Amino acid sequence: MTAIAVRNLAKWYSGSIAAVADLTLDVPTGSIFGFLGPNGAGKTTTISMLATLLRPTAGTAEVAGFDIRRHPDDVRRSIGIVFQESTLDPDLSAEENLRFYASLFGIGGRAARGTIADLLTLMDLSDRRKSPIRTFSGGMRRRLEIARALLHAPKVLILDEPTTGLDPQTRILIWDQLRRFRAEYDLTVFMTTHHLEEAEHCDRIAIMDHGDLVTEGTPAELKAVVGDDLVEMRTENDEAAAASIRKQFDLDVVVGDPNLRMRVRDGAALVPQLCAAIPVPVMSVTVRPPSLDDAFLHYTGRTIREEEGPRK
Ligand SMILES: Nc1ncnc2c1ncn2[C@@H]1O[C@H](COP(=O)(O)OP(=O)(O)OP(=O)(O)O)[C@@H](O)[C@H]1O
Repeated sequence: MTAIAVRNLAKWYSGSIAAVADLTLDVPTGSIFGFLGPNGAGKTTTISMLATLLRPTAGTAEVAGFDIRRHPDDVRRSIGIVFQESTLDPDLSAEENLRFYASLFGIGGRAARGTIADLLTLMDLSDRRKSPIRTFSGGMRRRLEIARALLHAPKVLILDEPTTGLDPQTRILIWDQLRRFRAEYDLTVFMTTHHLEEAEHCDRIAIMDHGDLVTEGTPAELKAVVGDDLVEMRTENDEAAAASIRKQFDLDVVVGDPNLRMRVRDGAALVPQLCAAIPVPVMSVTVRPPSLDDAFLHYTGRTIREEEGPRK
């Protein structure tokens, strides 16, 4: 089953810049799907089109089985969305914010009270339900926004950078709850994130750059493309060690600060040979399998934290 099916989706701003060029993508039902890309890649534009807030220039998408062009109202009823900027009313309490939003969806009375109480408990906010939002921390606001997005039992939850600026404890809580919703309600979660360690927890990841999809797969599949382990060494004379490794092992060695670095197929097996072969004492060695950071760099030529470069 496919929760989001994107077909040749494009958005041109001011006639000349393709914020989204020709995007085709399938998001399986019940998955937690990470949508990654450097700044300006086109993620927010894509999300806005999927949420029917922005009209595509070309192509279309189906969300929860509804076409975003032909059935925008059905799409809106099927999705919950949390943007980067908070849209809670700071003067209302947590409960009042949720009640107001529930009324927009026509949920009132006992049903609303029950759902609101359940969501506040799930998001660990019950004891603050009467407090005005302006007294909430960033993490509490985000949790409340997620609770609000789930009020009408959507099939697809769209999150734009849900954990940016949050402490690790809150991030863990949010992730635990997302997994729980996914398991209990078969919810599909489509999220952008700049945290690659977080993207590791996604079932599948798509990386976008310059408006185009550059790759899609499980975290393990994406890392496997990078393939090689990273070996880092410190020796008493890195230049001499590097020269020796290049000569004896025909490896591409970078003499960096503070370490010697090289990519090799099976780092753990090679390290003893390297240590035995080089003519200078070795002070430390680490072997690291490829990370999502490496995969991101491989596909986009940039680290995820770098600012947007000039557009091609
Ligand atoms: N309203 C707009 N008018 C003109 N250009 C826009 C508009 N909104 C976005 N863009 C441009 O479209 C491109 C994609 O922007 P978008 O916000 O979708 O990227 P993003 O991947 O979400 O970036 P970030 O990670 O920084 O949020 C960028 O070059 C951006 O400058």
